[in-house]
Amino acid sequence: MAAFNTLDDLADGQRVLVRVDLNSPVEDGVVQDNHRFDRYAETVRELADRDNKVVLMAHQGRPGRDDFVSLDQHAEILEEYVGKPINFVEDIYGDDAIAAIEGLEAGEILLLENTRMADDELPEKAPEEHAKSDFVQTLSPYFDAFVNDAYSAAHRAHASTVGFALELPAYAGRVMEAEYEYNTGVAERARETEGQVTMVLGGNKSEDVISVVNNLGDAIDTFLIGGLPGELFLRAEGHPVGMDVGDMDLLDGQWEETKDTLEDLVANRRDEFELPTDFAYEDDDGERAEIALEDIDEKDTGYLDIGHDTIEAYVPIIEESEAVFVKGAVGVFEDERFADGTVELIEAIGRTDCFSVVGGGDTARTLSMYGLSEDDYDHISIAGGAYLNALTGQELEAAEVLIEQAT
Ligand SMILES: Nc1ncnc2c1ncn2[C@@H]1O[C@H](COP(=O)(O)OP(=O)(O)OP(=O)(O)O)[C@@H](O)[C@H]1O
Ligand SMILES: O=C(O)[C@H](O)COP(=O)(O)O
Repeated sequence: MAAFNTLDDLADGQRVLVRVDLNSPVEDGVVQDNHRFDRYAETVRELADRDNKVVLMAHQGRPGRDDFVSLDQHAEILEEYVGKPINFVEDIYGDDAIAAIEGLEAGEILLLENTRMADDELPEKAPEEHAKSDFVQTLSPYFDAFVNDAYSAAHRAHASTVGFALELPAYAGRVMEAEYEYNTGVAERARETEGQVTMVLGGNKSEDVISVVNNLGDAIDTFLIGGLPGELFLRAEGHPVGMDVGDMDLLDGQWEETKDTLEDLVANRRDEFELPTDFAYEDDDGERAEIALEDIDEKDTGYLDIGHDTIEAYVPIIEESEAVFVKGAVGVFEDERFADGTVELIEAIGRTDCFSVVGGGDTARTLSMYGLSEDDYDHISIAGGAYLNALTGQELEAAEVLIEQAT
């Protein structure tokens, strides 16, 4: 257990500034509901029920990107999950924000505007530097405590993630507490487990997969590889897959960056990896079709999921495991036609009584999208980059600040 102060240590009836992470996919300007909202709703509801004046900070996207939008839609979605009104102010630490903060009654909740719209937020700086910023200095006097619940942004040393913890008594929220404990514990748990330890690795970045394989190689017996890295590993072994076709721009760039490492891995550690033996693609009628690796002479279409032969080979390995960890989806699960691989592997994990942690960017969405029960897993992570950092033993600066402040 990390040496944080938690919500159990926080007195009721205070003015509390809370950092959450509501960063979400945005499609055509519309913020997509996802697991982060229902997770944070629990912390927010608890704080409001305990008669605190609750002020939330969160970010969305990055300047210059299409997903860099206001948090007004987030307030509406979060309100549904919390079951209490969420006031929203289109300001972060100016006069409007201060007036809204001062107007709050006990038990009321206010969401401030996207923190990344403040110039002070984004520069990666030491916590001491962020603590001196106008953002932190202006807002801190209006609060009695700072709660950081934004585990999934804890690998970012931004003003709202590290600065306030130095100016106010700092506490970890419920999400931070659980995510830190489970995700940081994966490597240790894997090393301690006596039986088979398996890790499903997918997603769209081979660099991430290489980083996990290199850091956890001693702890994991078998890596079940899918997603785009699956194709790239096979390309490293000389198969005619793992390249872009048509106007695709997903694989060749990654190949150039990682081919030496991938070739080295398949040459020296091949017995640790299970690689796809077939793939799913979209046929001329828009249906899911599958092709065996051995039947591919030349790649002429995008492969969007592992095929059923691969699923049938991977599932028994999961079933005989004592611990299974997931990082990333093995196919484009957002499209129902290409969700079989991701859903069937995650379902298999849920059926066994192995210890399990499922995470990686959007992977948590698979559960709600396809009706899987969270109760069948030890932990579902809602973090992407922070989960990767935890798996690969890199520091999460915002979590470290909370621990330092508590000691
Ligand atoms: N064969 C594939 N082709 C294209 N995209 C794929 C393929 N397989 C998986 N993906 C995509 O990879 C994306 C990232 O998956 P996921 O978020 O689970 O992994 P991740 O490695 O944790 O990534 P993130 O950086 O988002 O945290 C998903 O949106 C999924 O659609
Ligand atoms: O969604 C995330 O993974 C976090 O909110 C971090 O977002 P960032 O990668 O834009 O910093």
